Amino acid sequence: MTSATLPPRKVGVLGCTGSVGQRFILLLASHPSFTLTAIGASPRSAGHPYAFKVSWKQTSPIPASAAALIIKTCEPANFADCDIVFSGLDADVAGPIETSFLEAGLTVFSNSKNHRRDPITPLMVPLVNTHHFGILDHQRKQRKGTMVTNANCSTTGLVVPLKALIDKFGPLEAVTVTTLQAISGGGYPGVPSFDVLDNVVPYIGGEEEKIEWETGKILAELNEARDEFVHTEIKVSAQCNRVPVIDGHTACVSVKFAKQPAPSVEEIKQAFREFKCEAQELGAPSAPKQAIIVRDEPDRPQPRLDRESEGGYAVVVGRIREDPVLDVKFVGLSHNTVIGAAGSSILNAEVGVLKGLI
Ligand SMILES: NC(=O)C1=CN([C@@H]2O[C@H](COP(=O)(O)OP(=O)(O)OC[C@H]3O[C@@H](n4cnc5c(N)ncnc54)[C@H](OP(=O)(O)O)[C@@H]3O)[C@@H](O)[C@H]2O)C=CC1
Ligand SMILES: N[C@@H](CC(=O)OP(=O)(O)O)C(=O)O
Repeated sequence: MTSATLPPRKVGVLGCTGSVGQRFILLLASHPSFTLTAIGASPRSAGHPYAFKVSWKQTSPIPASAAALIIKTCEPANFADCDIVFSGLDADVAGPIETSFLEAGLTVFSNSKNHRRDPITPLMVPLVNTHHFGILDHQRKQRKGTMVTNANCSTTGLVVPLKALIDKFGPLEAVTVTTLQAISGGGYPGVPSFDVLDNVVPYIGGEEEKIEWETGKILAELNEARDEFVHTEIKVSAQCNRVPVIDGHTACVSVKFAKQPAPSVEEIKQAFREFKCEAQELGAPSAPKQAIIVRDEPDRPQPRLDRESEGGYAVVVGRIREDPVLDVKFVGLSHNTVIGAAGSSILNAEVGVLKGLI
């Protein structure tokens, strides 16, 4: 699918100095249609040029187009000229700040957990459920502005292969997932080096509950009146670990299909390879050509080798095999700050613009 012509939009980034914010700055610097006009962070950073205040941790340099931008406080008036405001705010402050932007009539695409459970706000993974934009007419009757959230980063890497399986083989009865999550997922400076080097930490606060709950909303149907998400009944059991990897979350997944007999390993590989989503069909510029990449080598995917696949916008799966307890198991790998965070928001926004909604 070739890229569609995406109409230009002015965009802003809240939380521009953070782990997710830095990824927004990088991705937007080379974006064909979105122009970054305003950036915001805490009052500690506001009033200074971006390059002066950010503790830049990306492997490519700070884009020249962002380096001299002056960081603003996160007040709606400072972002009034933005068609889209992307938020990578610390969850401790994101709730009221994002609400104030909504009340000012702005359009917010948020990475934070604060509004994900709001019943009229889409929880959107761009490779999975962009049809949830259908609730925006209803949302806009109740609010001045517009809010779309994206999912927890580990949930994102899980639901893409699950959606491919459900589309092809019907409902899933049970899913178990064990994650190995990169340290950039905890923001900067995140987990102290003394805790994470030479170690695995088997606890990430709130993460397991998020994976177990968010999956049902992302895979929900939008009802006929387009005013309610009917959550998918799916039993998910998650165990989450922090590992000494910089970027890229790994997920070891087992699934049981409702319909028996379960599909074969070869049928599952084919379903992953054939999986297509609306972002691709619309020609969104950031959509990966291949949403799910299947690796046949016995030791892939690996974070260092596979996280940049399709610029970080794809999910890489491997080790697909029968599971003697459930039906089938596999390993998935997704870039937590690209398809798991900033890239997800950008691709959601591209789809919204291409649908004429933003
Ligand atoms: N990292 C990841 O992989 C993922 C993160 N998320 C979510 O995205 C959000 C950002 O995460 P991450 O980038 O990791 O976090 P960081 O801690 O790295 O960055 C937080 C950002 O919030 C800003 N901030 C803090 N306090 C205030 C304030 N009082 N007013 C305005 N801005 C403030 C910081 O600015 P300053 O530098 O000035 O303090 C910084 O820009 C979080 O809600 C997180 O849960 C979601 C999916 C994946
Ligand atoms: N908790 C995730 C990142 C994150 O911030 O998730 P959420 O947006 O769901 O709070 C991680 O540590 O890797």
